[in-house]
Amino acid sequence: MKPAEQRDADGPGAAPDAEHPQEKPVAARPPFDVPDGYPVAGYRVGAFLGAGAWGSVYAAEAPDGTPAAVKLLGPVRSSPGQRRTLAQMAAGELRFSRRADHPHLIRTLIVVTVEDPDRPELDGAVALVMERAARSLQDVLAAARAGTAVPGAERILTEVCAGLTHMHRAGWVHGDLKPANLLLMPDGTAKIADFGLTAELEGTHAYAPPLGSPDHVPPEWWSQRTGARGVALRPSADVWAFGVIAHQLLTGGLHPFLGATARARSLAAQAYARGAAPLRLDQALPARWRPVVAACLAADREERARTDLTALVARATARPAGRRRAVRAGAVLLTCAAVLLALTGGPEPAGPVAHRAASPLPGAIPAGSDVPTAYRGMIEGAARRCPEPEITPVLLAAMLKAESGFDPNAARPETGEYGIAMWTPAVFEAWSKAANHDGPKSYLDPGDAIAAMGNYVCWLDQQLKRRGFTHDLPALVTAAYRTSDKSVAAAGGVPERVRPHVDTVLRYLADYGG
Ligand SMILES: Nc1ncnc2c1ncn2[C@@H]1O[C@H](COP(=O)(O)OP(=O)(O)OP(=O)(O)O)[C@@H](O)[C@H]1O
Repeated sequence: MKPAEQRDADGPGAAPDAEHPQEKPVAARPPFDVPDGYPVAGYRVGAFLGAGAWGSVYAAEAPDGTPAAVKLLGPVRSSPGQRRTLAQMAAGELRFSRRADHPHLIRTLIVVTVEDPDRPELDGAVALVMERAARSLQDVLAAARAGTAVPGAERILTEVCAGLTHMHRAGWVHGDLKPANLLLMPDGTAKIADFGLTAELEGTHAYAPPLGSPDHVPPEWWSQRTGARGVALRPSADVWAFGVIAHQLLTGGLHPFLGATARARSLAAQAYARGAAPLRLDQALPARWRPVVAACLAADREERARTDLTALVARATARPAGRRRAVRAGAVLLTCAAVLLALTGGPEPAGPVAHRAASPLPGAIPAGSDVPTAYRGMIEGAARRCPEPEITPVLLAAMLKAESGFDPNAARPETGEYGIAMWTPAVFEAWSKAANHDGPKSYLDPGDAIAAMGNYVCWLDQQLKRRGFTHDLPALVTAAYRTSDKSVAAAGGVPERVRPHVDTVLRYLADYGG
C-alpha cells in the first residue's frame, strides 16, 4: 500500500576507499606451522581445519580425549596496524567468551597466549580453545543445489536466530555473521562462532575494527567513516546478514542480490538501498519466509532495527496445525468480541455469531459472503471506529479481498508490501497504534493489520474531504490507499495507473451489497 516513489532514498553509494571499511582478506593457507600433537593449554593440537583472515583453526583434543578446536590468531610477526587489530579482536573474543553462554553460541573454553621462544612464529600467538564443530554452513552451501533449501534450513535458522537474539539482548553485536561463522555440531545443532569482530553496545552502537565480509555487510556499511575506535556497528547489521543467510539457506545458496562477484553483489545491494532497484527475492524462497527476509533486508537501518526477528521467524516456521490455528483464531475472535463490547457498551456474543449482533451497522458484511469468518469481527470493529459514513465493513472487506485475497501471509516483496492489508512495514508503524492491544504490533497479524488499515483509510477519507472531494469517496479512498491522498488530489480523482485495482474493489463492494 505504499508506492515506490515513497521509498527511502538515503542510500550509501560509493565503493570503499582508504577512509572506509575494508573487505577482510582471506588467508589461502595456514600461517602457522603447528606440529602434530603440539600442546596448547593442555590440549593436543591436530589437523588443520581452516583459515580465515586473522586466524587458523585446528582440531584438538583435551587430555581426556574430548574433541575441541584451537584457533590461533596471527600471524604474530605482522605490521603494527595489523597487531593492533589482532589485539582488538583477541580482546573482543575474550571479553565475549567470558560473558556469553548460550546453546547456540560456540563456547570458548580457554584463551591463552602461546609462550614458545623456540618457535618464534608461534611465540606470542593468541590461542582460543573452543568446542569443535563438524562443519560450517559454508561447507553445507558448497554442496547445495541451487533452488533447493539445504536440509534442516528452517531449524538451523531458528537456532541461529535464538543465538543472535540472545547476543543482542545481552548487548552485543556479532559484526561478522556469515555462513563460514555458523557451525553445525556433530548432532546437527547450529551455533554461531567467530567473535573476533563482536563488540559490546554503548548505547545504540558498538565499535569494531573496520573489517567485513562484503556478501553479508549491510549497504550502509560501505559509506561509513572509520574513526579512532573503528566503525560503528549496530545490531541492524546482524539482522541484514541474517536476511542474506536465510535467503542463501532456503534457496540452496542463492544470494538475494545478483552479481558474479561479492563486490558486484554488494554494489547491487547499495543500489537497492538507494532506491535505484527493487528487492527481488528468488522464486525459490518459500512464501512464508519472504516477509522475514524482506524485513531483514529493509534498506533503512532504522526500520531494520525495529525488526522483531524472533517473532518473524516464529511466524515463518509455525506449522499450519489446525488446532493451533483454531486456538489462535479463537483468541483473536475473543479479542474482537471484547473490543465490540467496549465500543458498543452492550453485550455481544463471542465467536462467529458476534457478526450477527453487529449486523445493524450500515454496510455490514452479508452472512453468506466469502469474507472469512475469522476476520469479520476485526473488519467490522475497524469500520465502526471510523466516524465517516463511507468507511463501512464491506468497503474494508472489498479492499482486503483485492489487496491480498484475505491471505495474512500475502507478500509483494518487489514493492515491499506484506500481510492481509498489504502494509509497507514503515507505513504500518505509523498507523499500528490502532491495534487492539498494547505491546508489539505486526503487519502480519490480521488483527493488527486490519485495525491499522481502518485507521488509515478513515484518515485518508477525511483528508480527501478536506481537499474538497465529495463524490465517489469509496473509489477515491481505495486509490489513495494504493497511492496517497496527494496523488489522488494531483490527479483530480482516481489516478489512471490504479484504475484497474479500484474497479476490482468496486466490483467486490457491489457483490457485498455495498
Ligand atoms: N569451533 C570450530 N570447530 C570446527 N571448525 C571450526 C571451528 N571454528 C572455525 N572452524 C573452521 O575453521 C574455518 C576458519 O575459521 P575462522 O573463524 O578462522 O575464519 P572464517 O570465519 O572462515 O573467516 P574470518 O575469520 O575471516 O571471518 C571456518 O570456516 C570453519 O570451517
